[in-house]
Amino acid sequence: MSTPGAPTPPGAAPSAAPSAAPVASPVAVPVDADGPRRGVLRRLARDPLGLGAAVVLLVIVAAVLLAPLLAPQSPGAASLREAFGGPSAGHPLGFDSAGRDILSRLLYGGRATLAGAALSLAVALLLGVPAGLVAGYRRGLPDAVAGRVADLVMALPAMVVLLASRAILGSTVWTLMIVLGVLVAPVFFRLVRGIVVGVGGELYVDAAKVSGLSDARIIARHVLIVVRAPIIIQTALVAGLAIGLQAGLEFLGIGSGDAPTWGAMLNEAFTNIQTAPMLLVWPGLALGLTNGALVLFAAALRDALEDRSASPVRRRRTAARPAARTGISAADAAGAADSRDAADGEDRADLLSVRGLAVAYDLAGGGVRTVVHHVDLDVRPGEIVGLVGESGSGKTQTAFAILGLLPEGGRVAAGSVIVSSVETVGLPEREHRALRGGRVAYVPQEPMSNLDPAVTIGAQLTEPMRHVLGLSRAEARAKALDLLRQVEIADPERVYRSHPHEISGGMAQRVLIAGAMACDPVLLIADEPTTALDVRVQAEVLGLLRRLRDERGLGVLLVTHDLGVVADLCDRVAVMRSGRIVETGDTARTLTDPSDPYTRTLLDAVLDDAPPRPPWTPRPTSETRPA
Ligand SMILES: Nc1ncnc2c1ncn2[C@@H]1O[C@H](COP(=O)(O)OP(=O)(O)OP(=O)(O)O)[C@@H](O)[C@H]1O
Repeated sequence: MSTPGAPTPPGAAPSAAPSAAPVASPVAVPVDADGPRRGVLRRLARDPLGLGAAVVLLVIVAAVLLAPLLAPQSPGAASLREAFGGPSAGHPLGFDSAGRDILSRLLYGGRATLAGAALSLAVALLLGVPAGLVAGYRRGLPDAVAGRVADLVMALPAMVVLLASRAILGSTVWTLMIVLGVLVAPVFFRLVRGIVVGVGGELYVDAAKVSGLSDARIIARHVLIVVRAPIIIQTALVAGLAIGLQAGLEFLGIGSGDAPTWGAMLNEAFTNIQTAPMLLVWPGLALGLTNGALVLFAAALRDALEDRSASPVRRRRTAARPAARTGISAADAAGAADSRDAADGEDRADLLSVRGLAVAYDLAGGGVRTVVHHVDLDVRPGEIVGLVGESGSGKTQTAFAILGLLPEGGRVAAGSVIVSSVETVGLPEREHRALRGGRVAYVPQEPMSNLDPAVTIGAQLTEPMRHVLGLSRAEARAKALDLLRQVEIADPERVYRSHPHEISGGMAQRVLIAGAMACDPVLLIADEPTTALDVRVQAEVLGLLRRLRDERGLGVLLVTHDLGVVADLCDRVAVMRSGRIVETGDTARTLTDPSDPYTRTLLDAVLDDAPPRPPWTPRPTSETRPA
């Protein structure tokens, strides 16, 4: 069910997904055992420009770091007798106007120049990146405040600020570099914020939220990985800028003037340009080489990283769909349950009981639009309940309201939703997230969109187990492999090591289901879990859901528009139309003798001569397949 502008529910970790295209062999893409990082390095090494730039940078950095060993003498040692002296064996670059050794000043000057640039970069990164992450991820007030501050800083005339800083804070080069870092920080802020806003709309981020991961974990695992490449590239470019600016300040005499920086050398050379024009060459060459190498290296790095991201990742940004399961400790859920009086004397299921649910949206121009009206729904342990209805009838909104994942602007306007004996309407988000992470799992329609393309299946499966269930790395790995086996993935080890683009859609859906089972939920909400799959795989996934229900006593709310799926799988069915449940009852009775004319219309719309769904048979696994 597609929900235009629907909430992109927070994400859960990958859930186990069914294997795709089962009959056809799954996409068996070999896994790069070296991992992505080595792939980037290998591509970088194959780029002659990038390799050359990296070597030049390494040589420059090594030379300035080893200045005490390489320099013929102290950078400040002056001998007027040697002023403007030419090259000699012991002083290959000659002497400056004060008789100081140029090579020594160049080597020591590089230290101050590069360290100053590094200081600016560090300040800019420390301010810009976290602010961009928080603003882009949280949006709202933090975004508005950080955006205004960034605009303000960018509007400041940098040179005036630097001059004022020098007058107020003193003339050390370090102070000026810190101020420069503050001035450059908005560059990183805007870059990171823009990317994070885009990533925030990805379903795998929603999925991670649904799985109960904290915002900090989601940022660390799913968001940072996307912004790191642009940050690296921007860092290289800004480093060149900072080196140039630092040299420029010294050249203009705004710096401290006491340290032998490349800019100060340029300044000194410029005053003697008539007497010894060669004095300009050495610091100019050092600056040019360093900046040129940085730019070329950044370009090569970008190409190498983009090459990597050009893998056949399928990112479908269709209607937002949550995917996930969430988990939290039973103790937390029980604690939340204690705080609420769930029962009201009525005969309500304690697994999922919805009464009088209304979902409303505040309209931009004022007014309210109610999209779900007075919905009553029950799911009991071991029961599969189908929620059917035409597109736009309110199925997804009902499911999202149960999960506590209504999109921005949406709210539960009335009613009660009891999940696993806990009243969730009005439940604080932290407790709701805990409940989702542990007792309730979610399986989405778009398996690929709900997996982070940059992270291996194994990492996506184990992340919530480690942080929600507190398992060790080894325990989480063992559990993930076991879950992959349970969802009938033939080669769990390979899938565990694979990235999402290396597995088929059906397999991805199995992975999502495995992830959903990770925290041993009691209620599974599946949103059109088979719609994106071919008929054969659909049958397998439905069979898998049935088996999990039988083995685990799961209660399942199955959102679908497919009456065939309902007939195949559901014990009971609720029919929705225009945001209301028009009929609820036993599946066989409802489909053979509907009481509401709308249900009859839906049934009439099913093609009588459609081919029957093929019977489901379990896919052989590594354990069941004959040797
Ligand atoms: N963010 C939103 N703001 C306002 N109205 C919304 C929003 N999301 C959904 N709706 C409205 O809520 C109603 C129910 O949508 P819902 O997505 O629940 O339908 P559905 O039955 O799941 O349909 P489908 O099967 O096509 O996904 C629709 O009229 C839709 O336009």
